[in-house]
Amino acid sequence: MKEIIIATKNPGKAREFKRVFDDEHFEIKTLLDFPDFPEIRETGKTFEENATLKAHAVMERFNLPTIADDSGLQVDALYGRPGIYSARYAGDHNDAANNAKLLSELGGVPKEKRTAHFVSTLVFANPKNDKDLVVEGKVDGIIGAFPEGDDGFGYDPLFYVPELGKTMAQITVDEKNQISHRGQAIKKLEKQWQDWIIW
Ligand SMILES: O=c1nc[nH]c2c1ncn2[C@H]1C[C@H](O)[C@@H](COP(=O)(O)OP(=O)(O)OP(=O)(O)O)O1
Ligand SMILES: [Mg+2]
Repeated sequence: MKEIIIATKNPGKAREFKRVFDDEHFEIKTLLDFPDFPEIRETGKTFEENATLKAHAVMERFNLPTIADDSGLQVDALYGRPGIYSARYAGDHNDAANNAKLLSELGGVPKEKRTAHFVSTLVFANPKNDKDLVVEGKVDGIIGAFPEGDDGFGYDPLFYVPELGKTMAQITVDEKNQISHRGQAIKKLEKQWQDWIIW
């Protein structure tokens, strides 16, 4: 079994990564398995910079192959905000407060102007490679007028996917991984890392 650490403290992300990678080939751990791991300050100006900070902090501590995800919501009517500040949009990291603030900022904006995108940048860092692998995924949607669905995390109940006729919180983890920003980035990573990894 090959061990990989996912550099996240977010249980929603952890669940999505584990669903893909936790099989006979890999043993997956996340920062939720190491509650004492110190806070990693996300001081970068881009998703890639923040994902790199997280991947390297964790890889250096455990000396194991590490994947970090930095992701967020870009709303066209808000000129791409909250973007890299999605987790801290309403102050501290609180999904309900973030969703409430998003609805309030979009108050009065009609459906056709509520277009938005989830984006994810993954950085894969391996102690045996001197360069990181960096991939991105993106999915388009529309911000709903009210939250719908109990699955998922973060902005999922407000992220309506027209092709599905559902929000990201009304589908299973497997269905979300098939279409989501993170799922797409993971597929790119899997394609590229075979040639890349020296385990
Ligand atoms: O699939 C998603 N479904 C719903 N919301 C999402 C998704 N993907 C990112 N988001 C939102 C949640 C959070 O407000 C921010 C990510 O912030 P980000 O710093 O990357 O993650 P985080 O702080 O929750 O966990 P960690 O840094 O430990 O990986 O964007
Ligand atoms: Mg974070």
